[in-house]
Amino acid sequence: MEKFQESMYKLIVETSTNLPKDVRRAIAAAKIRENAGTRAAMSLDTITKNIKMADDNVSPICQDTGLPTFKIKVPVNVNQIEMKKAIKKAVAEATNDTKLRPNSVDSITGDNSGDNLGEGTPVIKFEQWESDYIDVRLILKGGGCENKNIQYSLPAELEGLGRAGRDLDGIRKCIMHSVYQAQGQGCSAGFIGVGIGGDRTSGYELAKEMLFRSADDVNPNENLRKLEEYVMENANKLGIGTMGFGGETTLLGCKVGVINRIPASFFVSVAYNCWAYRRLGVKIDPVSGEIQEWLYQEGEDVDFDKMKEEAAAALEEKTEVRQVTLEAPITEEQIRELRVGDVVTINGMMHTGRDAIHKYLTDHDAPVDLNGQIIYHCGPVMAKDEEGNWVVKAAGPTTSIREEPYQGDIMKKFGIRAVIGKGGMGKKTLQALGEHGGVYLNAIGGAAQYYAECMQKVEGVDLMQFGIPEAMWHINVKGFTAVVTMDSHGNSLHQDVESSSLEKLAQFKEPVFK
Ligand SMILES: O=C(O)C[C@H](O)C(=O)O
Ligand code: SF4
Repeated sequence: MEKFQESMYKLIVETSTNLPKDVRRAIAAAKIRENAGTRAAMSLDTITKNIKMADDNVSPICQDTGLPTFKIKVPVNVNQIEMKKAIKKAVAEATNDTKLRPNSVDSITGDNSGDNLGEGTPVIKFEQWESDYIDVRLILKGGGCENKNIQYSLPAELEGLGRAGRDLDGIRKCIMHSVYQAQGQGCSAGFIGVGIGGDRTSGYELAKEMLFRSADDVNPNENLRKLEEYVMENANKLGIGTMGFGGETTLLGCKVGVINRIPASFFVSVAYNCWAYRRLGVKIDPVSGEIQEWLYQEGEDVDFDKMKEEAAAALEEKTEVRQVTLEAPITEEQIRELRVGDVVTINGMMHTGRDAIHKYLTDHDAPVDLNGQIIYHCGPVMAKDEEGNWVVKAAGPTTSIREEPYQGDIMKKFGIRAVIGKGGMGKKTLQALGEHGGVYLNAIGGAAQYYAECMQKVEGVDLMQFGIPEAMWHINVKGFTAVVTMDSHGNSLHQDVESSSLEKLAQFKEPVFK
């Protein structure tokens, strides 16, 4: 097994940087369905560009490389203790090489271990089997989509859908609801794994296990096959679309599994995965530890480059959106001119700030003058070059709603004019945007390479005690593009999509599976 650590390193790098073929095909199909010139089509264009860049740069597709989770099947007599050690070394090495973001944080103190190792991280699960090779699967599922997982206990009352009973039709309602409640916050269009039955733990285990199925397989269980097909057809009628911007494709895959339950419990557990569906697998030789075969390689590959040219031509023909360029410091007048739907290109300075910074800024001064400035909800992957200067390796937006309790007050306190993130914010922030003269810009979630390329220079960093993802990075950008989805006139695209998708969800109230 002397090659096992190296094999695990290769698996981690490949999973983080190269999206599997089945996922690429699902994204390509979504792209064909979207009308050229719409916000959804433009977002998908950025997404496919990003997938290509990650591949070319051998850099993370999304900056959030999740909680690395390994599922391993081993023949008898293979030393699992040694394998665990080798995996941990490979994880630390991949983190050091910026293929993984340092993501393991002490739950109480917030201290980042810096190498992705710590209590409970990475997750490594073994199972013995009778085959003569080792099967290792890895999933890198980020936090934004993980936060959109949901577990139902039947019977339940569901908004829009009414009663969900303890039967196949009740399960159908839960799954439809799970897609609705995710909105764009888990970087839709997403993939869902569903676990029916079990207890609260094994139900979620099964849901996550479903994410290891191939996106285009067919469920051998007839009832579940019908359910999967129903969900795929109808969830896409909810109109949530890419990033929650509205559109034809909301869901890219639905895989359902079932296990027994105990009489009093009836759980339906849903694991939501973003479009950046990073999971791969390898077959390993149990003697040498070498990779014998890569999994998820069946079927046709997608040429996103060719699709890109076609999309660019179509966009030029049809796009009628207003384009505005901004550079900080921004005035209130400039902000008041912006309306939902405008596409903003940013040049100059922006400052990152996410969970720890928002909490900190409520009762501390800012380390730099934020008057007229732009805050970017982002936890980047960073590296130092040979001269010791910081460079941005991956830097897409994080889910903004977590900052809802703080955002409005912080904008007013420091005079911040624009906030960039993804998934939108709530009523409190919308009101503050109106009162203070601020704007919310939605960047394309997961497009970490695309945005990293816009980042020309890291001018400095503050509050490094919060760790790399949570520190405040001061970055000079060029051509950073995002869409106005909440303006200073009380308009919110997120509010609109949420209420229209709730209306659409209600169409699925009547029983389908009897
Ligand atoms: O932590 C991040 O960088 C992003 C996170 O995955 C999110 O979707 O909010
Ligand atoms: S930012 Fe979006 S694409 Fe990246 S891990 Fe989070 S949910 Fe997934």
